[in-house]
Amino acid sequence: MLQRRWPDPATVLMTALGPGSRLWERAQGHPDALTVRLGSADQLAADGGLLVAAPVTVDLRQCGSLGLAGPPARVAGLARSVVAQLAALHSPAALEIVLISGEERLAQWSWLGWLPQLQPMRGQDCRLLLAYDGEQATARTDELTRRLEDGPLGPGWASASPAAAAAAAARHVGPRTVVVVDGAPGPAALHDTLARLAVSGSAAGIHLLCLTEAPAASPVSPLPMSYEAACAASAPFAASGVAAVLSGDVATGLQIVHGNGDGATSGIAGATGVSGVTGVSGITGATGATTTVTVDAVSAAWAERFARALAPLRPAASAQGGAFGGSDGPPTVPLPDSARLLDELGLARATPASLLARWAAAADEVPAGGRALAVLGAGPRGALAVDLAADGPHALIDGTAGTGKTELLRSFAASLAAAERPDRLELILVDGAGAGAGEGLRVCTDLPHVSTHLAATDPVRMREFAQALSSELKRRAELLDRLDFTAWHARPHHGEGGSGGGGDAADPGGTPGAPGAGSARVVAPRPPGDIDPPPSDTLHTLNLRAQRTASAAAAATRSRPFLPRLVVLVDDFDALVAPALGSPGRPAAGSVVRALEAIARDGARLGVHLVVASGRPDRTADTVAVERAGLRIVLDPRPLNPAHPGEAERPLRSERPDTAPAASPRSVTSTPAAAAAPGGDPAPGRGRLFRPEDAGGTPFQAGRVTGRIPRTATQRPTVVPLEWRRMGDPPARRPLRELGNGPTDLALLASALQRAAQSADAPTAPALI
Ligand SMILES: Nc1ncnc2c1ncn2[C@@H]1O[C@H](COP(=O)(O)OP(=O)(O)OP(=O)(O)O)[C@@H](O)[C@H]1O
Repeated sequence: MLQRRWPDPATVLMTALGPGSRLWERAQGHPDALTVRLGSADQLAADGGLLVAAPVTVDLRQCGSLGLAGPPARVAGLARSVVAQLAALHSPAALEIVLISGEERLAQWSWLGWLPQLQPMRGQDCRLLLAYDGEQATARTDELTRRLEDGPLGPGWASASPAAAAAAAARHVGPRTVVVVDGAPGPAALHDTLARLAVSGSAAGIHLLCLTEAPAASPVSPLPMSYEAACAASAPFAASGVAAVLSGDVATGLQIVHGNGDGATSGIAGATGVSGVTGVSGITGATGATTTVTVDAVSAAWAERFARALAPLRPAASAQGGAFGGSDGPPTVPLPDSARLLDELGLARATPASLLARWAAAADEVPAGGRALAVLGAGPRGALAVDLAADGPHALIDGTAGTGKTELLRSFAASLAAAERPDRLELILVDGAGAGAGEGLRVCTDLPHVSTHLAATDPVRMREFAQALSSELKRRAELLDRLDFTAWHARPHHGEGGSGGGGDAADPGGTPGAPGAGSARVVAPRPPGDIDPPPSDTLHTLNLRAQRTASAAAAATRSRPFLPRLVVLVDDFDALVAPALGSPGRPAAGSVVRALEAIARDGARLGVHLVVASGRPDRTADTVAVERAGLRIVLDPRPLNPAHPGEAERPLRSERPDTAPAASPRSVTSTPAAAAAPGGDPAPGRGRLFRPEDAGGTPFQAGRVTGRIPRTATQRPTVVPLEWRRMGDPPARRPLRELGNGPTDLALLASALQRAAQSADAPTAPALI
């Protein structure tokens, strides 16, 4: 019975080779999860009888971390047996295994690389969870400590008492991590961190298996002496909750010691046997001080055979539910240093046909009133998208100078446009600080969804804009009456004109779904644009207006088939809230802010959404726009994937490396390390998305849309030799080189969108002013 519950090495191997029915039997919450068999000993049963060679086990959940000490070759045999049990009985969805060792032990641990539990499932930046040098060891420990910082003990986890750690560990739910530490390379500070992990790691489901060299306990070197020698050799071993010291002339016995988590040998006096040791289970009766456990050990060849048998196996998708990050779907992958929006949108070749197909599919599946779906960029599980209609209604982008706010707003606008027809979704763009040094949001005005662009430099125009925006809200409120936007669109007999839009026969004055003749903004189809650089500010604004007025007469004969959702995207919102002295738009900034705040207050019901970017969160924190933002994005230049050696060139390097970003006062992710950017240049566009019930946020790399089409040469496959010792490095990434003189992705997309809009007869809403 006990043999079956805690299988011996032969059964473990058969389970892997089969694969047998016991494979990965211990799911999260299994009573024997993380309980490992170290060997066997004769024991007294509860009824007083003798159990011959019954398993001796240790529950890692109780003891936190386990130390193994003895002559290296013997410890290796025991460690192989322990790790193999864990890998055979726990699926990769329930357990990940990490190795931190040194290059001299490469051959000894090479079998481990075959185990599926070594695959990075939480977005770690490596091919396998291995560390054979100082840099890899630092990367692995950083990944683990970050998890503790985000865990129940918070950033002060390292100084938490063992009792606090144990209490937090008892409450831990979710997958676990076992870190094998065997002669870790690197500086003393790393060993210190590992020792702290040995004490407190279990609070975040992290358990260490610390191996170290020591003389086998024997009359020549009594147990206390061997244990002291092991503690002196390894700080993580000394900090382990339970230690097993090999004993006997040929080190085939085992004695178990209860450490107290700080290196002291509290349990040593009574530890010549195994009885009464906290965290050690499977011993049902006192076995006396002289009992010796016969150790389980397997050879390197055994381990290689075992691991290769498991190598091709993966947990079924259904078994992964809830593991590693809480939701179903593909496992997490490391974030790239840069992302191309068109790739994330699945529109690498943005053609009118692909956009028409997308719009048609959206019309079939979306709820009444449509969506406002925007892909932000690359997330840990593929493209990261938000729906303002479902998740918003409004969004806020915080980030210091140069973190990529303007680019993210452009990508937001472009991906909103790719998801819906221009007659179902209208975009209004506001550059709160004028166009500034760059082009600001003006580069997006070729998207057929954009009805109006305001650069906040001309007070007269700004006031007109504020007034027109307020009138638009009023018009919508009157039109919808007491219904909200979705309910209004869902009404029966609503003259929406079907999913195809266009040609609706609703009477503009009489049908409830259509705007009253007096209040209707006319709809003007836009001619397709070209992909040349946009003309100068004034000229372009005039063009936009001319296009719309010229066709207004023709459009006036047509009723408005569909009240579109309206998204107002505002860059440099802080410059509107607190305009600089002497800035030309200063006299009218207040009126624009008030109009935007009205959207923040009432927009949700009217199908109007606000997306604001603020470079000075301290200035905008008290605004209604910020208070009502359900979606918050914090752009933070901290490189989550530090540059790795040999990386010749980082793609899409910031054009302004000298604008050293200061930690944002509201930045949720800002840490002392945030501004320092150790290990590489800050990566613009790196950020976190916070949804209302998501305190931790989802990291992402914003998709760039004003880059140019990549050279085909950079998209060819890269072939690199793989060696075990380099598997812990970040995967080699080929720097993306763009075609120097081609059109930008935004221009390509805008041109395709214009052609798609024309063939779908999906007119743009008329300009506000
Ligand atoms: N997702 C991205 N990928 C690659 N490069 C980016 C990305 N986003 C921005 N950049 C680059 O970083 C630089 C700064 O971007 P951007 O102007 O959008 O930042 P910002 O936060 O709006 O700055 P500011 O507040 O000074 O206007 C630009 O050179 C831009 O090309």
